[in-house]
Amino acid sequence: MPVLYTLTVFEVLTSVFTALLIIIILYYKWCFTYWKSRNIPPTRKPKIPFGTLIYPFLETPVHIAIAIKNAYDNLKKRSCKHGGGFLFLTPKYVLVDPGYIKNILQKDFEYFSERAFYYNEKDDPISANLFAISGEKWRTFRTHLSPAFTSGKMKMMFSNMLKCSNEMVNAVLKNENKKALDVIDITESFTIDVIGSCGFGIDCNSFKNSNAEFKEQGKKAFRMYPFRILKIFLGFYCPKIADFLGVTLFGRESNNFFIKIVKDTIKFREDNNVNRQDLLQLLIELRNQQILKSQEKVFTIKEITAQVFIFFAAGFETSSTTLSFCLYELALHEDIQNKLRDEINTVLNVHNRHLTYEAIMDMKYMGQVVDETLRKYPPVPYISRRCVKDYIIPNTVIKIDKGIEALIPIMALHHDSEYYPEPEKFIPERFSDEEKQKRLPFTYLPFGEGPRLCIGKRFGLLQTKVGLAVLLKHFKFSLHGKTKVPLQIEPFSFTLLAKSGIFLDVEDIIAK
Ligand code: HEM
Repeated sequence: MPVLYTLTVFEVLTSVFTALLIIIILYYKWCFTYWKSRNIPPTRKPKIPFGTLIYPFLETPVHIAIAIKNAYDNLKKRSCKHGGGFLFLTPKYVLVDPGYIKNILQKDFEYFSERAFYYNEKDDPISANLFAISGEKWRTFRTHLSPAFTSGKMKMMFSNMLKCSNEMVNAVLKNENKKALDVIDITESFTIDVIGSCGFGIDCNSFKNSNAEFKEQGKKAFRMYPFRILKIFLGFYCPKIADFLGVTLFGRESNNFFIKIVKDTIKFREDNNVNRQDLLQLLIELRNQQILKSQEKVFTIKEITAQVFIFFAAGFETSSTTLSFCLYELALHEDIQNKLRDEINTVLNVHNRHLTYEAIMDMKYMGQVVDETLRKYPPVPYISRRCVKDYIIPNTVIKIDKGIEALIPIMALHHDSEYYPEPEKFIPERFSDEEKQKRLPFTYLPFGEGPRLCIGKRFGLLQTKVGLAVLLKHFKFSLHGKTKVPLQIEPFSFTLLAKSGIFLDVEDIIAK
C-alpha cells in the first residue's frame, strides 16, 4: 500500500499563497501589456503593484501633478506625442502633444465630455456638483450659470470685492506679525469673504473671526488625512467598489452646513422679496422657472447646494493660492514688485486715485504678473477627461478605449523649456501681447480649455488682481527666513500648495 504524505497546515497555506501570488503577478503582467498592444509608448517600465506613475515607499512622495510631469518629461525626451502609464492596474493616457490636447479638450469634446471625478449623489449630495457631473444635467447647469460670469456681472460685483480687500488691508495693519505674516491665511480669508459676499450675499467674517464657520468649512473641503486619502483613492481608482461601499468625499457635517445655509438664504429671500444679482439668485430663478413651467425635472435644494458648494470650494482656494504664490515671487524679485507698484500708482492717478473695475483692466503689467504666476504655479496642476466612446486619434489608427482617463499635464506644459525657456525663472515679460501671439496654442492652460473650461475664470482673475493692487498699494513685501526657497509643493493636496507655508515681512508704505 502506498504511503500517503500528509501536508502540514503551514505547507498548505504556503502553497495556496504561492499559487495566489503567481496568479496575481501573471494578471499584473497581462494588464501591463495594455498600452503596448495598442501601440502607445509606455511612460516608464511598470512595477508591481504600483504601476508607473507613483511608487509609494520606493520614491519620495510627490504631488500627483509632479508624477504626471515626470511621465511627460520622459515621453518628451523620447519625442513621443503621448504615452500610456498605470496607476496600480488602471491604465492612464498621458498627453504630450498640444495638437492632441486641443483635440481632446475642444475639437473632439463629444468623445471626452466627462471629467473622471467620483461623486455620490445619494450619501454626499455636495459632491454631485458642476465640476463632477456630466451629461444633460451638467449642460443645463452650465448654460444657466454662465451668465453669472460676464464682464457686466463682474463690474457689478466689483464694489463687494473692494470692500473685502479693504478688510484685508485692515487685517494686515492690525496684525502683530508684520514680520513673518502668514500670507496663505490672509489671502484665504480674503477670497472666502469675496465668494461669500459676491456669490451668495453672505458675510463670512473671516478676518474678524479666525475660526469663522465658512473658513473652517472651506478648509475642511480640501484637508487631507489618511482616511480621506483612502476614500479619494477608492473613489477615483476603484469607483465601482466605492459606489458599492457608499464612499463619501465630504463629511455629513459639510453637507449639512451647506444645505442649511442654502435653505435659510432661499427662505429669507423669498419671505422678504429680496432679489440679488448673484449666483444663488440665478439658481433660485432656474428652479422657479422649472416649477412655473411644471417641468418634470425640478432641481432640488440638494442639487442647488452642490453648485453653491463648488463655487465656494473652487473659487476660494484657487485664487488665494495664486495671490500667495504671486506675493512670494514679488518678495523674491523686488524689481518686479516695484515695477508693478509703479504701474498701480500711475493707473490710479489716471482714475482719480479710485480703484475701479476699469482701473484694474488698465493694469497691463499686473495681468502679465498674474499670468506668469499661474504659469509657474497652476493651482489646478493637471486636468482629466474620461473617454466616453471609443476614439481613433486623428490621422492615426490608434484607438483610445471608452472608459480610459486622459491626463492633461498642465504643470508639465507650463514648465516645458521648449515653450517657456528657463521655466524656473519668474519672467512676466513672457506674457506681453507679442510673446503671447508667438506661443503655440494649448501650452498655457491654467483654467483648462474647451466647453469645460473654468466657469469662474473672470471672477478668479479679478479677485486676484484686486487683492494684489490693494496690498501693493499699501505694503512692501520681503521674504522671511521661515519661508523655504525654492518652495516645496505639498504632496497630499488637490490643488498646488506650498508645503511649509509662505511667510513674508510686511512694511507699511502708506504710513511713511
Ligand atoms: C485663479 C483662479 C482659478 C483657477 C486657476 C481655476 C482653474 C480651473 C481649472 C483648471 C478647471 C478645470 C477646467 C478644465 O477641465 O478644462 C476649473 C473648473 C472649474 N472652476 Fe475654476 N479656477 C479658478 C477660479 C474659479 C472660481 C472663482 C470659480 C467659481 C466662482 C471656479 C469654478 C469652477 C467650476 C465650477 C469648474 C468646473 C466647470 C465645469 O466643469 O463646467 N473656478 N477651474
